[in-house]
Amino acid sequence: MAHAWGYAANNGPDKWAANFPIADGPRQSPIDIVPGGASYDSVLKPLKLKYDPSNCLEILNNGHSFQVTFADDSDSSTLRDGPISGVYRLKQFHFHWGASDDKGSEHTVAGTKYPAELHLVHWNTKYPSFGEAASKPDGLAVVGVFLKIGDANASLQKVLDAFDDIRAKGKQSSFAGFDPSTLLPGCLDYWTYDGSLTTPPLLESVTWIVCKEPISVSCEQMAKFRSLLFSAEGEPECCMVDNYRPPQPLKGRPVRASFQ
Ligand SMILES: NS(=O)(=O)c1c(F)c(F)c(S(=O)(=O)CCO)c(N[C@H](c2ccccc2)[C@@H](O)c2ccccc2)c1F
Ligand SMILES: [Zn+2]
Repeated sequence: MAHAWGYAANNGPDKWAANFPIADGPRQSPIDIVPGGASYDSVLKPLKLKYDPSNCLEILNNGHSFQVTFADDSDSSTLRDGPISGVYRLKQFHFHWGASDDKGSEHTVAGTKYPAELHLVHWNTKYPSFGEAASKPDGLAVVGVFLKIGDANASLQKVLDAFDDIRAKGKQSSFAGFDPSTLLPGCLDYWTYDGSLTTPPLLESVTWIVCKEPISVSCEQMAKFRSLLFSAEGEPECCMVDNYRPPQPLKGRPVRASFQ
């Protein structure tokens, strides 16, 4: 039985292709975004994000990241417009971060790494379920937001305050009434390109929408991210850090900008 994938030397991103050959596919994520190489496209609409805090269900340490899961049985928390057509429902959000403030994001901007990156995962309601959508080329849309060291982020702090209940892999706790739009930057200018999930199964089903403007996070808050564990209770403790895949080859894909 092949050992599960992870981010360590023996099961990390360089090893994923063995069990997930799509890792070397034509539309893999993340990528290095080169602003000069992106083309402004006036066809791109502003993002239309509408989130209902009552859809927020729970927070979970899944052993790779932590995720906040949303009820997606109605169109009350959705993404519309932007580069997509139709209605995509919010399923969950999660983060990627580093062991130190000089790394942690998955996307990079002209080679610059941010200390963390937020991903809001949405699925196309033209398909009957998230699972169905996840295998379709237009099935998922993930909004990415960079975190940059600065003032403490009061909205993010509400998420971090739940960490004591989910320190180990497999721990979850209820997490109600959180509005993810409070984690979005003031300006919603974005880059967009066709890509994939950045973790196995690495499905090439994601329209990536990466916001140009970062949100702030304090270095104390970054330390809180690093207090989570990859390991389960009773296992040797392994800090959850560096849970990011490095940029992948663009392979000729266009990157469009919603702004000039
Ligand atoms: N960067 S990314 O957006 O590609 C990404 C991640 F990097 C990521 F770490 C996760 S994760 O769920 O936190 C752990 C791996 O599944 C997911 N979670 C996915 C998911 C699971 C359940 C519900 C929504 C999203 C991912 O696990 C997944 C997506 C599609 C099909 C199977 C699994 C994810 F989508
Ligand atoms: Zn992610």
